[in-house]
Formats: sequence, C-alpha cells, structure tokens
Amino acid sequence: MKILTCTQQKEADAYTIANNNILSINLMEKAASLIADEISKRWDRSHRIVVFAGAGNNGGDALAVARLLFSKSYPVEIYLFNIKGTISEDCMTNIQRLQQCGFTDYHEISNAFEPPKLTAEDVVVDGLFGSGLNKPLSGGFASVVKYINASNAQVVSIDLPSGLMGEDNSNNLRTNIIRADLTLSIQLPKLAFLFPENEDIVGEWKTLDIGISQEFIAQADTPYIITEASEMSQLIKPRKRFAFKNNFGHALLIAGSSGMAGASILAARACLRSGVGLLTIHTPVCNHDILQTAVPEAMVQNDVHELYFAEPVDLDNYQAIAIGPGIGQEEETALATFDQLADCYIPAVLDADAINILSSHRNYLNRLPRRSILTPHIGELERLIGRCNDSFDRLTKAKELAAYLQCYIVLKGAYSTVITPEGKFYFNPTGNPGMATGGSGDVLTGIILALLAQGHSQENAARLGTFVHGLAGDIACRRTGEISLTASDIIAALPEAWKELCETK
Ligand SMILES: NC(=O)C1=CN([C@@H]2O[C@H](COP(=O)(O)OP(=O)(O)OC[C@H]3O[C@@H](n4cnc5c(N)ncnc54)[C@H](O)[C@@H]3O)[C@@H](O)[C@H]2O)[C@@H](O)CC1
Ligand SMILES: Nc1ncnc2c1ncn2[C@@H]1O[C@H](COP(=O)(O)OP(=O)(O)O)[C@@H](O)[C@H]1O
Ligand SMILES: [K+]
Repeated sequence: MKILTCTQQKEADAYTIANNNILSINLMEKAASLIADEISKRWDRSHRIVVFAGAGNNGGDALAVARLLFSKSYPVEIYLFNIKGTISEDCMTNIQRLQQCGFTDYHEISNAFEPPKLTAEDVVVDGLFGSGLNKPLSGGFASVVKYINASNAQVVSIDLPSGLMGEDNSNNLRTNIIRADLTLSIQLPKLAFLFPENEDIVGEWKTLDIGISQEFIAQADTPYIITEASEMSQLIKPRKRFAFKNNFGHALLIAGSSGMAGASILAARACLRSGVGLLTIHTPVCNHDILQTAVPEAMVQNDVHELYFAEPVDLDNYQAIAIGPGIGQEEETALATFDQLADCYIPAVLDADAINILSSHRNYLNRLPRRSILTPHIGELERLIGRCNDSFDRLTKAKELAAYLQCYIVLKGAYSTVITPEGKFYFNPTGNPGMATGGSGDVLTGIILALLAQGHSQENAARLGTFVHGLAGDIACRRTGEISLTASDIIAALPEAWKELCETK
C-alpha cells in the first residue's frame, strides 16, 4: 500500500473528481458516511457528539458527519471556527444542509470562544484541520487543541489529528496537536502514523476507502510503501519435485562468543526453519558442543579462538553470509569482521555486534560490500548516524547512509523499515510489542540469511524476511500473549507463518 504525502492526497482528490465522474461534495459525503458509521459502531446514542470544525474541507467532513449522526438521533453540538471569514465551498454547502434539516445547536466562532464543558462520556469529532494544514497550529487554534486535550472526552480525528503534519513534524509543537483516540484516515494512512513518537497523538488508526482513483494511486510517485501479504507471497518460489538441498543454498552464519551461544542458536534455528539447504555455523571453540547439541541440522566450524570470532572464513562454498549475532566487540573480532567483509563477494547480512563494530571503526565503513543488508534497531542505527531529533529525521539520515554505503538498512521496531540504496522505504505491517524481547533480532538475521542463500535479491530477502518474522511473531503472540512471548516462540511459529504466506493469494 502506498503512502502519499498530503500534497499528493489533494492531487488525488482533484484527479478523482475530474476523472471518476464524482462531485467533490459527494466525495465528502462518502467520507462522512463512513466516518459516521464507524462512530455509531463504537458509541451509542447515550454519548453526546461534540464537533469541532474548521473552515476548510476537513471541517466540511465534520459537519456532514454531524448531520448524519443527528439524523440517527445522536445528541450533537457543533463549533465551527471561522476566523478568517472564508469558508470552503463544500463546507458552506454542509452548513446549509444542516440548516435545512432543522439542526440548531450550531455555534460559529469568529473571535472569542466560550468552550463547552467536556466529560468522559462525550465524543469529540475533530475536524479542525486535515491534509490542508500548512504550518503548525498557534494562537486560538492551539488553545482549542489544548482545551480538547485537557478534557477526558474520547476524540475521533478526521483524516489526521488536527495540528499534525502528514510527514515532517520536526518544527511542530506536540502540545498544539490533537491527541486522538481514533484517527479515521481518508483512503490511505499518513507517514506520520508510523512513527513511535506519534502513537499517543494518532491513537488507533484506520483507513476509509472513499473511492479515490486507483489509477492515480498506481501512478503516484512515492518512496513510502507499506508491504502487503499478497506481494510477499508471490516472492515464494515453489519447490520442484526433483529439488535437492543444493538448490536452496549453503549459508554461513558467523555468530556467538563465550556467554552468547544463544544468539547463534536462535539465528541458526530460524535459518533452518526458513528453507535453507545447508547451514554452517562458524563459532569459537567454546560454543562447539552447545551448537552441535542445540542445532543438530547445522554443521559447526570452529574458529581458531576459544572464546570469540578471530579468523575470517573462506567463502568459496557458500551462497550467503550473516555475521554479528552475539559475536561481541573484541578488537580481534573487529579486525576479523573487516577482513571477512573486505573479501566478501556473496550476499551478506550484518547484525548486532557487527553493526556496533562498524560504529566504533568508522574508517572501515567503506569496506562494506555493496548491497549488504544491515539490520540495526534504533540504538544501533544512531550509533552509526548520530542522535536523531525524531523519526522523520532518522529516516532521512538512514536513507543518506543507505545511499552512501549502497546498502539496505532494515530499521527494526514496530513498522520495521527496509530502506534501499535507491531511497525507497518499505514499512512492515506485521509484528507486535511482544517481540520486544531479547533474541528476536537474531531470529530475523537467520531468516534473512536463509532467503539470501536461496537466491532472493537483497531487497526481497530483507522485505520478505521482515514480513514473515513479524507474521511468526503474531502467530506466536496468539498462543502466548505479548508478555510471555520469547524469541524461541517466534521460531516455533515460523512453520505456520511460511505455510500461511504460501497460501495467501
Ligand atoms: N473533495 C475533497 O477534496 C475531499 C476532501 N476531504 C477532506 O478535506 C481535507 C482537506 O481539506 P482542505 O484542503 O480544505 O484543508 P483543511 O480543511 O485541512 O484546512 C485548510 C484551511 O486551513 C488553513 N490553514 C492551514 N494551516 C493553518 C494553520 N496552521 N492555522 C490556521 N489556518 C490554517 C488554510 O489556509 C485553509 O484555509 C482532508 O483532510 C479531508 O478531511 C474529504 O472530504 C475527501 C474529499
Ligand atoms: N513493538 C514492536 N512491534 C513489532 N515488532 C517489534 C516490536 N518491538 C520489537 N519488534 C521486533 O523484534 C525484533 C527485535 O530485535 P532486536 O532489538 O535486535 O532484539 P535482540 O537484539 O534482542 O535480538 C525486531 O525485528 C523488531 O522489529
Ligand atoms: K482533523
């Protein structure tokens, strides 16, 4: 699913009106009827609906919602803020429609505002500003926002919480943005919904299909895409009747050190559950017996060192390599890692300590093989690119790094993001907060390694791996709940996740 900018959303509205034989006012009515349905599904007529409308089309939506709920016998009150004295045409039509249906609890505010008393039983419909917001809110509007936020009322925002910019909020003041319980976004989500710092502003979000031109959306140029299951399922290659293990690649996993054998076990098990033909784990001597016992399907190759990775491996027999889970950050390990990467001609994924080692030896960054996949969480990424002000800033800097290194970055977290060297952002919709537990990331490394070894491109391996990892996490979570979920539970759910994805059309 594409994410359009607010500017593109306006263009999409205009295109739909011009090409799909629909009047602007009818598109607004369609949006309003879906919003009113959603509200009436969640709140019954015992709740007063208090509508705060601006003078643009977001306000027009809100007035139409008010009329539709009034016609369903909800108690409704409206406050329309007409400060400049200019009201959009469709908003004006909706004022007239309200009058025609005998609605009277309507207050138009042009300067001083006597706010209504809001209680926890009230539902506020926030239609002050939508995609037309062109600067952060201030003055009277900021006061109204603060007043609504200070109340205990439930807040439903139309299109996006008023005051929130669709993309970049680095110059915005959080106190001047509506904090919604529910955001009903027109047609597509906004980029800002996917940022952790906006969770409390956006609340639960849902998109409403009002019939914006699919043709426009298909041709719209955007770097922001939410990955979909149907697209990922098409990447899975059916196995031939006469297939044998060499068809699915031989993967090399360099992982583990004294006290961190677990990371190598988790990555190895996930790799084996993701279709790899053969797996060799290169690990220090101290982990040999542990791995031979815990992962009997894998071959184990000892490093020269007893405790940590110290000598690079000849890559001739392998189709892909993963390096990093639990390797530690000894100086010898760092040098071995760079030697390993300097001559690396097979697809590579770098995780955890391999990324930390890069941060502490920045002069080696340009030795990184092109098209490598890096899988940092926010902390690991910021050690590489420096502290970021917010998510938009972080994505912008991560994109610059991906382009500079010509690498793929999988920025892990909710909506894990695959950032390509060409500057595309693929947001992953699967996964849940139960996965915020030690070892989950090692599982992802193992999955991506298996996909690279099977010949998937780096971009597809990163996207498909991230998707199936989250899907397995979701399946596991249904069994264990978020609290008890462990990385091993994600691995245990991988067979069902792969099966489910294979069956997705
Ligand atoms: N036919 C259409 O175009 C449709 C539009 N829709 C709704 O229309 C919305 C967009 O409507 P508009 O483009 O009219 O924009 P808005 O209703 O978001 O607001 C635009 C108005 O606010 C003013 N403004 C912007 N930033 C301000 C600030 N910081 N302080 C004070 N005033 C500010 C602008 O000058 C303009 O007059 C969408 O979010 C959606 O809710 C939906 O009804 C779907 C159909
Ligand atoms: N709130 C969340 N929602 C979805 N996925 C999450 C969430 N928190 C963590 N995850 C996923 O779990 C994994 C955690 O990885 P990481 O932080 O590297 O853990 P570790 O280093 O312990 O293995 C990542 O793939 C991340 O996307
Ligand atoms: K709004």
